[in-house]
Amino acid sequence: MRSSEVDYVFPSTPGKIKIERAHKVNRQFHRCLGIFASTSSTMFFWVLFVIVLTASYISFVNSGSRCFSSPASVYDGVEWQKRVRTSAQIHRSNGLSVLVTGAAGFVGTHVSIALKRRGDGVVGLDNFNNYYDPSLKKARKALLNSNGIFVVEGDINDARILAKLFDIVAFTHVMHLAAQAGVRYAIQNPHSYVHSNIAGLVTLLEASKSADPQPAFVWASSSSVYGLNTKVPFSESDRTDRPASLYAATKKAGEEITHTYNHIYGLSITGLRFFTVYGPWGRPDMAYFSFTRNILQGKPITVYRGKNGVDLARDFTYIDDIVKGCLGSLDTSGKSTGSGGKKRGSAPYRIFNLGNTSPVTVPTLVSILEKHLKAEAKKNIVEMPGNGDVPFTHANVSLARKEIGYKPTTDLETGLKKFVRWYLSYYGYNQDKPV
Ligand SMILES: O=C(O)[C@H]1O[C@H](OP(=O)(O)OP(=O)(O)OC[C@H]2O[C@@H](n3ccc(=O)[nH]c3=O)[C@H](O)[C@@H]2O)[C@H](O)[C@@H](O)[C@H]1O
Repeated sequence: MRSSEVDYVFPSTPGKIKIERAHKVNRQFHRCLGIFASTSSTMFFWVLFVIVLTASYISFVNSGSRCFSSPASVYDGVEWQKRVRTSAQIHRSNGLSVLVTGAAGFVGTHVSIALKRRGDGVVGLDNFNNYYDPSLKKARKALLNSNGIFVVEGDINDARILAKLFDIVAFTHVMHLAAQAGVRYAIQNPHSYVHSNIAGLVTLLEASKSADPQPAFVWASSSSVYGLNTKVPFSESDRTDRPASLYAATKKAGEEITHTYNHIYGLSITGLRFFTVYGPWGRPDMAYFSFTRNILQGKPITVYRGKNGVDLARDFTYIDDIVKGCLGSLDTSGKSTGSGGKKRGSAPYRIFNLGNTSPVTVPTLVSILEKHLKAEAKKNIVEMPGNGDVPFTHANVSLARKEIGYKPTTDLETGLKKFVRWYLSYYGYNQDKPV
């Protein structure tokens, strides 16, 4: 992989790659040193030595500062700390103070605003990577700012920024929504899943377990962990050891990793298995979003079909229902029991399905969109490629209903109508913004 490709793939990669590059510069320098030592005068050599050493140092320093999304000095500024503290302030009795990772993402934006509106303190963290159009993330950030939420631009792999945030604010909860999403993209860029969903998760758990007081930790797992499971509807106690994609495997790994932090350090953990979440301010890489764009532009859409001509189906879940599930989880999470890296007693470890409980086929999704958009789709129906997709999902949410009062209320028809209204108001009929 060329270094420019590395930069593209990992917008705020840990320093190893860049530091190696600096070492390479130093190695080349030493090679030159040998040649010059044998052929030049001592004076010329030392002048050259100082010039090259300075250049090498500047190159190293620059490469080091690019390792993180922002230089540390930004985080240390008095003004910056004030913004973090103000954003984290609680404005209701028994309110929460929540660090929301992936705050400029789809679910992160909605959850952050819902928390803020009921008087909780919220600080967002997002690396604004370019998996999909960053201008949509910037627009969400503007929306968050107008709701009094400060979003720190930083990566969950950056232990320094996490330590700084926990230093400034005694967060009661972490709502961890930052992730490399998308089931099929894992074929193209497998390492981005390991980077965000495993390495990033561990870095955030390390910061959380070291924080005093320890926050309760609620995070986004995925319906994809059910993989090749054929028993329906999917219940939390069903098999999850046959993932169909690397995305699913990293989410399943996350469930195991969080369990160890619960077991060793007493972190209160709640994992939420989201079922194909959709709605306003959604993700452009998802089918309902890209289908809308293509239908409006008169471009064809590809509709996958399962074996023997069976339609694929998803338990599409509207964002407002997911937000209620997230808030219900935060409110009932129970306390972490550790401090200073030591556990003082057992803490809750929970996993819940957050789905809609009524799967809809992909062709039905398309017809609902056609109706709301008043336009016909040019459908290109192809057999589902073997790229990590599963034929159907269907959630049993009895456990979430019992434990956190979760009760989905929005059907796909109603939810897509709201999505289309937002889409047209955001992009316009002429779609003059990038998607
Ligand atoms: O529940 C989850 O845990 C996941 O939900 C979502 O994954 P999926 O359920 O796969 O959603 P999405 O891509 O919208 O495809 C929907 C349907 O359209 C079909 N599909 C898709 C694209 C296409 O071009 N054609 C097509 O038929 C496709 O075959 C599928 O049947 C999130 O993206 C993921 O991040 C994760 O959160």
